[in-house]
Amino acid sequence: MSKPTLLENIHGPEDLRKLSRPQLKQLADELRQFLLQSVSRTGGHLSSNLGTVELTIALHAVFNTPQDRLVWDVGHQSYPHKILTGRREAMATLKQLGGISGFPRRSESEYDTFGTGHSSTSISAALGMAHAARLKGESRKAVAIIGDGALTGGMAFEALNHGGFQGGAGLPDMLVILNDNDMSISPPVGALNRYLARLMSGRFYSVAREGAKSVLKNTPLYGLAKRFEEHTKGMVVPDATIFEEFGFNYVGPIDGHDLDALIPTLENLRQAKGPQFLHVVTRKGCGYSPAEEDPIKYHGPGKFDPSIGLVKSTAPAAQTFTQVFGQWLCDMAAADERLVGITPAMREGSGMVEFERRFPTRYHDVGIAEQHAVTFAAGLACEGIKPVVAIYSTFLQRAYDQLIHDVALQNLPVVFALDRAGLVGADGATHAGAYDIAFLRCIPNMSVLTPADEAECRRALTTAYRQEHPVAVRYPRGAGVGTVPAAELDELPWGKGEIRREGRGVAILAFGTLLYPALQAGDKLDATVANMRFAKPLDKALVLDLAQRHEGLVTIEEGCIAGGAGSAVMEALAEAGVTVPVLQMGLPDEFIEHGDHGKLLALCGLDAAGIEAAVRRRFGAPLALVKPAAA
Ligand SMILES: Cc1ncc(C[n+]2csc(CCOP(=O)(O)OP(=O)(O)O)c2C)c(N)n1
Ligand SMILES: CC(=O)[C@@H](O)[C@H](O)COP(=O)(O)O
Ligand SMILES: [Mg+2]
Repeated sequence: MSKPTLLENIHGPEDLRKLSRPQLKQLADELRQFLLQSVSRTGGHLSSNLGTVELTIALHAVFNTPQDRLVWDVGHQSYPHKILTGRREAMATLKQLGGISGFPRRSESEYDTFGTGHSSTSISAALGMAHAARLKGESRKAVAIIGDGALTGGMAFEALNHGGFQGGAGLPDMLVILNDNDMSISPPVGALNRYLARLMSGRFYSVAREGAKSVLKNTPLYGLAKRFEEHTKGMVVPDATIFEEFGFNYVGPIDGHDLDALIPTLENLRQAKGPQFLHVVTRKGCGYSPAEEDPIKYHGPGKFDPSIGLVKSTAPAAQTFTQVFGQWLCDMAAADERLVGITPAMREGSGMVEFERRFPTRYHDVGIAEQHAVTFAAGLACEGIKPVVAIYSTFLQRAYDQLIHDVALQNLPVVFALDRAGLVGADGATHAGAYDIAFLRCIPNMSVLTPADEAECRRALTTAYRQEHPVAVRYPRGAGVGTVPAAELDELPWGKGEIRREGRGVAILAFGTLLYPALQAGDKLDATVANMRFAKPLDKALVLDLAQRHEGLVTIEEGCIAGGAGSAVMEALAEAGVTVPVLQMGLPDEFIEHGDHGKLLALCGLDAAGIEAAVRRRFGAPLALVKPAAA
């Protein structure tokens, strides 16, 4: 029988606090192994979690969690925290339907003090908790753990600006931990990253050079620090760090894989009053060499065999919408030198690797800065440049005022390539692109295209690009039905939908990729099916024609029902004074959890069988005969 591991006996942080320092080190090894095996079986965020093993152990060893509050920024690195706080076995269900979330969730555990998923919120939330503790006379600490990528988000600096300032409320007892692994999903960009490297050279490198044991000797950051040491020779390095200028007591950088450094430092900081800032240096993918060598590939892998690592499948993979976009972007950039591509830190996810390689002078990764990305695009557009902002639907939520105030109000021709529109599967509610049709179509000057498949997506992007006003093209995660985009850069007729199936009784008006299950349902129901293509401008003539010729209409979209494309159809009918029964299908007024995308769609009744059943429920069967065509 194999010896029980230390990890098996950790049911909560109180068990961990009983362990000696050598045992904690053993626990770190076991935890890392468990993590690797577990994520390789479920898929999930791997490299970030391998990097936070020791930091998580040290935090739970020193702080009195859950009374002391830990807030994990983004939360994609919180798996060690989940494992140590009673969810070791539940890791087998990670990101699956009915299983635990890939992000901290208040409803999942009392140790998950704040729900995250979107970046750069942790300092604000921990600051709120720290001030609440003061107001309630409770003595506990609030700790924000934020990555170097997440720190590029403007919100993080808004919170630092507030946190270090002694207003009437006084200074908060809080700790910000910068988990600096010199990586975002892709290599980090910008002056902040350069500054952190300079901090390394000024404050850490000389120590690391002497302390030959440091794991940092093997990290890219060490190399960077060495380079910067040369650059900064003879320069005056300011005594105070930017974090001290913000009013925080800065400590570090320290080795985030060294429990002998982490634990005493955290113990000191736990006693300290006022805003504290600890700079910890870690290595993304630490302990699993394929992930250390290629942390991008292992940022969020699917299932794999850890003894082999991720291997390219030999089967031809279906082309994803993201790839269709990436190809289109390169083709359009080759055809029009005014095109500039912008990504807020999602180069790989948005399909822009090849574009950066081919058009480096027209490529901008602006960091995790969606608001800036949009206003930056507006500035470019003012000068006759043609910006294309590639952005996940869910992350565009961050930049709503920029969309309205900076782009739409000035009617600037910015193209929004909205990836991950609709449900995204394993990432769940935080990342679902559920609201974009509703929040975009109410903005004057803005148009919204909803291509049904890959070939149409390319044409929709070209159509959007050729307009003189802002246009969003929304498309989902992954592949569609497999239509092959043409090589040409041709357009769709502006504002026009098309009838894909003539039937009787009911007309289904599909917006986006749900056209295909709608067509299947249409066959069963002998219903008319239209591919609407545009949520705005809506093809009102088509809507009215279908309304006149059918007993009822069904609208369908992979987006929220409230305010979505179906609501646009209702508005058009009301405007024309046409009364016809309408069934609006889409995402219900609730947050849809993580799980397999197909299963989630079926649960929402948005697969072919669900559509057919809903139509029969609403309109009865057999359906009424078609009305005579309008004269
Ligand atoms: C608002 C927002 N934009 C983009 C993302 C996508 N995203 C998730 S993790 C990540 C990189 C974060 O880098 P860092 O904070 O350094 O953590 P690391 O992955 O290095 O552990 C990005 C861009 C997000 N979650 N939220
Ligand atoms: C944590 C985060 O926001 C990203 O890593 C996200 O999970 C990526 O999602 P995709 O896999 O859809 O690119
Ligand atoms: Mg990082």
